[in-house]
Amino acid sequence: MGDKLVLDNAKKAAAYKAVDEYVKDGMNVGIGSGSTIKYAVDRIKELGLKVTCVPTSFQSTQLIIEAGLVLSDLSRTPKLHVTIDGADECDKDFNIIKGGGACQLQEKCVAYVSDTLLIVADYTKDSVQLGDTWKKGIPIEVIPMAYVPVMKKLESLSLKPVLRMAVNKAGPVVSDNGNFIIDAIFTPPLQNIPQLAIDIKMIPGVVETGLFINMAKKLYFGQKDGSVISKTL
Ligand SMILES: O=C[C@H](O)[C@H](O)[C@H](O)COP(=O)(O)O
Repeated sequence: MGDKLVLDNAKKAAAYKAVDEYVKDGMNVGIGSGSTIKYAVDRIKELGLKVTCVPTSFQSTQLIIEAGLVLSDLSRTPKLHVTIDGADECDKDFNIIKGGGACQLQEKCVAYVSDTLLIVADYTKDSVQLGDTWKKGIPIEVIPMAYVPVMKKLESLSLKPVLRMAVNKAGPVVSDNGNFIIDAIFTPPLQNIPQLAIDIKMIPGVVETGLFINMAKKLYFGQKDGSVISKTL
């Protein structure tokens, strides 16, 4: 089997298991973003679960619509039973980096109002410390007018900020919210991650960081052989 197929099978296994364990008829469900969450939506559809879905991006809105599931939003459905979402990297203490697809702002808003946040990912996202496998840094959403001072401030926090550039479009990536994304590259280990998350968030112009601390209840990592290792703290 090719590497991509092995990874896709691992993602699918993780997503299916999370849905099977947690999602029940009548629930309000947050739908994360990325390549893994697609399988969670597939499973919800396959099981015919009667749930109300709140998306976390344009992409996840499309997934919900294409699957024929009930689409809502945080204005109409401000309290969720469970959110299922992907991750770029998770450490042994459940510190998580998200935002590889620039969706971390809406993802965090949706996760924050959920009773339970479940992370579904393939085995490459399961790390001892952040930065072991994810080399693209911490995604940080910033308002466009402030990106230069934010980058300078990030440098003073020993991070190496890079403005994320678009592919097939001249200029920077523009998020679903009209903002820029700075990827703050770091050399592991990161010191005091909860404090770092606060320090970054406090910089004027920063809208949200891709550091998800103390948020996930359970992590599901699909393995090469199609099994799933799940972790709770
Ligand atoms: O911005 C994107 C999200 O945080 C994704 O959930 C994250 O990048 C993981 O995506 P994938 O499931 O494609 O690895």
